Amino acid sequence: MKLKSVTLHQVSIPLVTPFETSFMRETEKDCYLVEAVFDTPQGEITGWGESVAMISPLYSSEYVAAGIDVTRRWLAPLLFDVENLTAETVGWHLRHVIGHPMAKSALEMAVIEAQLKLNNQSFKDYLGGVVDSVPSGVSVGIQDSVEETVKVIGGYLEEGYARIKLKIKPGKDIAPVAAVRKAFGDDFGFQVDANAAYTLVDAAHLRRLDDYGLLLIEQPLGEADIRQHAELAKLMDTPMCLDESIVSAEAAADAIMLGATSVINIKPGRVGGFIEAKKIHDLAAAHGVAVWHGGMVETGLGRAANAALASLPGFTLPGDISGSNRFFHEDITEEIVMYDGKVDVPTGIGFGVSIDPAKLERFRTESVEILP
Ligand SMILES: O=C(O)CCC(=O)N[C@@H](C(=O)O)c1ccccc1
Repeated sequence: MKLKSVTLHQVSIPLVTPFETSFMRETEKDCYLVEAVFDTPQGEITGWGESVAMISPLYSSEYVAAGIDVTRRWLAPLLFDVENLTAETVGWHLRHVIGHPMAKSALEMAVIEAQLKLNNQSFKDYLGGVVDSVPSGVSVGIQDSVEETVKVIGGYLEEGYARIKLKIKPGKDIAPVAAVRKAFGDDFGFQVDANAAYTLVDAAHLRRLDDYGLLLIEQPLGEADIRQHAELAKLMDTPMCLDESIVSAEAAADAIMLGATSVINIKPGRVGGFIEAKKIHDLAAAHGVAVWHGGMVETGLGRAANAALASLPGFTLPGDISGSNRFFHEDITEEIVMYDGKVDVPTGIGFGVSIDPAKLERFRTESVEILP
């Protein structure tokens, strides 16, 4: 395939309720979509991708404006020069640009989808997915009060989500976790995500979470603190899970070998794309390390692609692949529906969902066309 044009569509989609983590409170989903047109033996084919970078560099160093800029000035031009572009070689062609994994992943997604359409294949089949639906977990932001936390989580349990993930930060951790367990008992999957809000100095305080039968504690310490997570893992019964730290298959190998993680949150955008994410899945499986699919408040496009990746056998824990309605009144693709604690793995060609032009128009804030 030969890349002919790339158009980046920046969108801003209102969230149904504010989403607060230890580092940010969002009321809109701001991201950009990649619309890439390719010349192929079967004529022109369009593939779509989605960047998971946030509007501000607070989860990682990436952010929307930087992703648009690096794609326009560096990444797309590199791919325009490739005569026969394939999904499996996008990362290699972009290797000299340092960093920007989310921007690279968004472009790779568009190449993947075009290749899938060329080969009349679903993403699930391309990856080797083995199930038709995946368990659907939900991520719950930091709430204004313990009572509100119990109310919100009660609502999601009512809806039937397979697992609850609660964001925590210093001062909003033990009390809400204890209240949720007191209110709903021990028989549901419950985990916490600190987004790097603590340090090893907080070890004694974090150990108090061991009393609540959590599935895991996600990224309590900083992205660079692989060794420190290994130290903390020795002090806690709750299984350690890394997110921000796992920036590549190599980082995953280091974290596993150092005992810093016994569960890994896989996010294609964080590691440079789905091809690298599958490598991490395979590496973890070889080491007997469980993985689950993280989420970045994706639109239905990213959510559909994530569900396909999560259909691989090593994804043994429910992921953050909730229904579209958890975050959006309206999705820009067909709605991803959570039912009976699961979401279906798309079976259509490509990612199995399509961008609704009218909704793209409604939520679009600007578009940048990039030509060779
Ligand atoms: O369900 C979802 O899509 C969101 C899951 C979630 O909590 N994502 C968090 C995270 O730290 O993993 C996040 C969201 C947005 C941006 C950065 C991180």
